[in-house]
Amino acid sequence: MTTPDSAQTIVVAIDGPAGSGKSSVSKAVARALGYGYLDTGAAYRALAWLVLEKGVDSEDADAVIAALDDFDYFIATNPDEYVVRVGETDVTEAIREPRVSAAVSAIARVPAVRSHLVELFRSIAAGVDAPGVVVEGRDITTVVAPDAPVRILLTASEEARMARRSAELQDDAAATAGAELKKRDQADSRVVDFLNAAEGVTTVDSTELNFAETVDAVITVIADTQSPVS
Ligand SMILES: Nc1ncnc2c1ncn2[C@@H]1O[C@H](COP(=O)(O)OP(=O)(O)O)[C@@H](O)[C@H]1O
Ligand SMILES: Nc1ccn([C@@H]2O[C@H](COP(=O)(O)OP(=O)(O)O)[C@@H](O)[C@H]2O)c(=O)n1
Repeated sequence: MTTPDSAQTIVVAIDGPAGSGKSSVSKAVARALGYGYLDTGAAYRALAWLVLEKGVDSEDADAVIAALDDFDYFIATNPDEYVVRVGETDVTEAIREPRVSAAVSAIARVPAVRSHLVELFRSIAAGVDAPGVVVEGRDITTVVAPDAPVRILLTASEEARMARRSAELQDDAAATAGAELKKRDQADSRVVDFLNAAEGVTTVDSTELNFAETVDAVITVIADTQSPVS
């Protein structure tokens, strides 16, 4: 068995609002470079799923913190094998349900939840056995991996983000998804700033780029960091 060598694993930190392309672009970048991929939003979603399963009120911070004791979380970091489990239950599909999306921001604003998950993300990323790992979310460039050699804010206009998300769905669901996305971004941005690039963070605005161009733009930022123009 190969021993993971975290000291040599390059962390690529990517933040951005919902629908900016974080998951799909990060996954494609990881695939192209042979890196691992860590979707941090999935953990917030999985905890929200567990809270709903337990019938706990997601607005009750103490009860949410108590649910952390039973939060046995697993996520695959291979970009070709995306799977999320809580205990023995495969929740890969369930965590995308609208009821989970509607509950997740309340969970994500509890400081004890955030500190618990930040530690979990650091330990998962450190265990990745690949030359690099792309970690995406809302506070990766600022809190989870502020010292990462590559830090990117992936943005797109609200119009473009809503159009992309809507394109994944049917008529009625598309309209609801747009409204849900806007509401969730508003709630989330009160907790962490993922709309403005922190110092040293490179912005990639994909509003005018297609998917392949966005992937290339991110790979270029990574390549420039590894061999900076002198
Ligand atoms: N530059 C782009 N141009 C067009 N569609 C894109 C682009 N980037 C991402 N997408 C699509 O937009 C949708 C939302 O992307 P996703 O990766 O789920 O965003 P996020 O993880 O930031 O919420 C997906 O269907 C994805 O394929
Ligand atoms: N690093 C992160 C990642 C996600 N989150 C929370 O988790 C939720 C789901 O994240 P996600 O990345 O799956 O959301 P999408 O942008 O893919 O819709 C967000 O709405 C935030 O409330 C967070 O607070 N910090």
